[in-house]
Amino acid sequence: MEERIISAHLAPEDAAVEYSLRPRFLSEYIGQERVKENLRVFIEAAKMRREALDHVLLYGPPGLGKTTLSVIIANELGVNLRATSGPAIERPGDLAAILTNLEEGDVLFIDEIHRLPRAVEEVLYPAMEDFALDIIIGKGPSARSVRLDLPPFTLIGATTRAGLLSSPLRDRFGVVVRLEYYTEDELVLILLRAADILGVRLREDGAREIARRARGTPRVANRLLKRVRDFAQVSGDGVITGAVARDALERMQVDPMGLDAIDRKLLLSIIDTFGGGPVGLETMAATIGEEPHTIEDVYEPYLLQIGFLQRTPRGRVATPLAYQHFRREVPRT
Ligand SMILES: Nc1ncnc2c1ncn2[C@@H]1O[C@H](COP(=O)(O)OP(=O)(O)OP(=O)(O)O)[C@@H](O)[C@H]1O
Ligand SMILES: [Mg+2]
Repeated sequence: MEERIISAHLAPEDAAVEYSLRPRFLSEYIGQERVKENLRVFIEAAKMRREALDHVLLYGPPGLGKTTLSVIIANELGVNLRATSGPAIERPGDLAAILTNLEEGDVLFIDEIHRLPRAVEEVLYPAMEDFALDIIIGKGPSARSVRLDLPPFTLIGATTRAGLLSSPLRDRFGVVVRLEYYTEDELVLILLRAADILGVRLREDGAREIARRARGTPRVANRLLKRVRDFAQVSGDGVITGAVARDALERMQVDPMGLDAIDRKLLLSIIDTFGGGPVGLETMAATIGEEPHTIEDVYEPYLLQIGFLQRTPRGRVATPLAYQHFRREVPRT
């Protein structure tokens, strides 16, 4: 997959900066107001009862703040956070080792929880439900199962693909949180905060220009900010105004809706080559030289969200909004 400036996926070189920009407490976490309000109540109640918080499932597109929120929950609870991921836990024994090392009330964060192997998932069920671990001792007819008590803990699972979660697993989460794309105003606040931390001189109109093209995603906003800062430093006095931001974003070929060259190619091929669709996923993938699942996971969600693309049973369709964006005449039928 080509590296995209507007990609919502985390690039390795951005990891350190992302860490420094990550809000630590709910009060620093911008947007997602309903989510925050609910979590505040649940956290407060768990602390009052001196119990572990119910298990929490966080889902939503990449870069919206799932990992950030898990760190915040642990901080607000005042407990340790142990972080791992679905693909990293290969065998049931790996999970057992992690679980038996938890302290009472701790948060266990499992990223990409939809990628847990099935055998591991089955160990997780009694652990989540009864705080117990069932271990098989011995082999054959003399084998017996021994139940080991675990300290009460909170599992936080994160996934971009809630649909891929098995229902027994999903049902064991007491709190299910869906993160939404951020509004332009929220992204402006996120950018101004990031600029403050990074020591970037960002004016409000500059922030708005970047926010508009950040695809509703804080990770994209922060990445654009860093690139725009480079332009501002090299060809200006380092201050990011609206004009500076607009110029830099145009040079990076990020258009006013946050679409990049690949988005444009994808939409324009539907419009110009396939008469607006419907086009099958496979055909679309072949046309722009990408894997079908990459289109589904990476390119489509935002185009669906802004209403430029529609999924129909017969394939993908470009909407009138997309036609207008590219100044093409909308077909009559
Ligand atoms: N509500 C927010 N307020 C301020 N900054 C935020 C917020 N949400 C996310 N960010 C910023 O965006 C970055 C990406 O967020 P995070 O890593 O939590 O996303 P994610 O949903 O876990 O993504 P992925 O699905 O790729 O794991 C964070 O480092 C942080 O700087
Ligand atoms: Mg994450």
